[in-house]
Amino acid sequence: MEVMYHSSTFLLPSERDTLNNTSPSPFSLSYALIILNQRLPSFAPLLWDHAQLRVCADGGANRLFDEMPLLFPHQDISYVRSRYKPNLIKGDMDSIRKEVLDFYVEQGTKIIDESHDQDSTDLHKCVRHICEVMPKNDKSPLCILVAGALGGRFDHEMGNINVLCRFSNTRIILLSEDCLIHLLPKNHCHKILIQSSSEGPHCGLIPIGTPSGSSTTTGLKWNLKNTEMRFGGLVSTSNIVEEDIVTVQSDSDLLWTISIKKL
Ligand SMILES: Nc1ncnc2c1ncn2[C@@H]1O[C@H](COP(=O)(O)OP(=O)(O)OP(=O)(O)O)[C@@H](O)[C@H]1O
Ligand SMILES: Cc1ncc(C[n+]2csc(CCO)c2C)c(N)n1
Repeated sequence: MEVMYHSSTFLLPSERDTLNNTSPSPFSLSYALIILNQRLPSFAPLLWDHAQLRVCADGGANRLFDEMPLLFPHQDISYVRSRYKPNLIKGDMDSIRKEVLDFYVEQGTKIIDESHDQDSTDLHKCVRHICEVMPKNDKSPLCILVAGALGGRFDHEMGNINVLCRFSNTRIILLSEDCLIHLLPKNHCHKILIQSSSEGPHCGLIPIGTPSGSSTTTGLKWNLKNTEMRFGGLVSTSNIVEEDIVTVQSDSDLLWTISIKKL
C-alpha cells in the first residue's frame, strides 16, 4: 500500500530563517495560499512569507487590506499593505470593497471576475485556478493552504469541506486560528509527522461522504483497530496524539483534524 506523508512544517516559526538555510528541508512544502473572507489567523504572515502563490478569494482581499496592518501595529499601514499584496484576487466579486480592489489593481495584482458563475463558491474558483496554473510535480506535490476556512457560517464551512472532497487528488489544508483539517485518501498508509511545538494534542478522524468499514491507527490515545466509523455511529473526536508519528489506514476517505497551538 502506498505511503503518504503529511507534516505541518508550514506552522513552524521560520524554520528556514532560524537555521539560516535557504534550501528546503526534506519535508518543507511548496504551497499556494488562499485567504478567505474571515478573520486572518495570527500566523498568516508566516504562511504568506513561504507561499509560492498568494490568492485572495473575493472578500478575502478586504481581510488582507484591513487586518494585516493590525498584526504589525508598530509599522506604517501603507508599508504593510504594499508588502502583503496578493498575486491574484478571484471570485464573483460581490464582497470586495471598491477602495480595496482599486488599491490592489494599482499594486499590480491580477483580478479574475467570475460573477457569471453562481454555482461554485469563491474558494472553489480559486482552487480550480491554482490547479490549472501550478503543474503537478511528483517530487514536490502541489499543496494549497486555505486561511479562514473553519468556524463562521456553517454553509460556508461545509462548502469549504466539500472543496476538499471535490479536489480529493490535491493536497488542500483548511485552517482556522485553532485547528487544521485535511483529507486522508482511502487505501493509503498515512504517516502524519506531528509538529508538537505548534500542533496537537487534540485531534479527530471523521468519515466523510461514506462510512468507513475498517480504519486502523497508531500513535493516538484511543486507537482504531479495524474499527467501523460512520455518522450516526462512531466518529473519533477529542482524541489525543501520543506519539511523534500517527499512522492511519482506512477503506474510506477520512478527514484528519488537529488543534493548532497559540504562537
Ligand atoms: N463565515 C464564513 N465561514 C467560512 N468561510 C467563509 C465565511 N465567509 C466567507 N468564507 C469563505 O470565503 C470565500 C469568500 O467569501 P465572500 O464573503 O467574499 O463571498 P460570498 O459571496 O459570501 O461567498 P461565495 O460567493 O463563495 O458564496 C467564500 O467562498 C468562503 O469559502
Ligand atoms: C443548489 C444551489 N444552491 C445554491 C446556489 C447558490 N450559490 C452556490 S455557490 C454561490 C456563490 C457564487 O460565488 C452561489 C450564489 C446554487 N447555485 N445552487
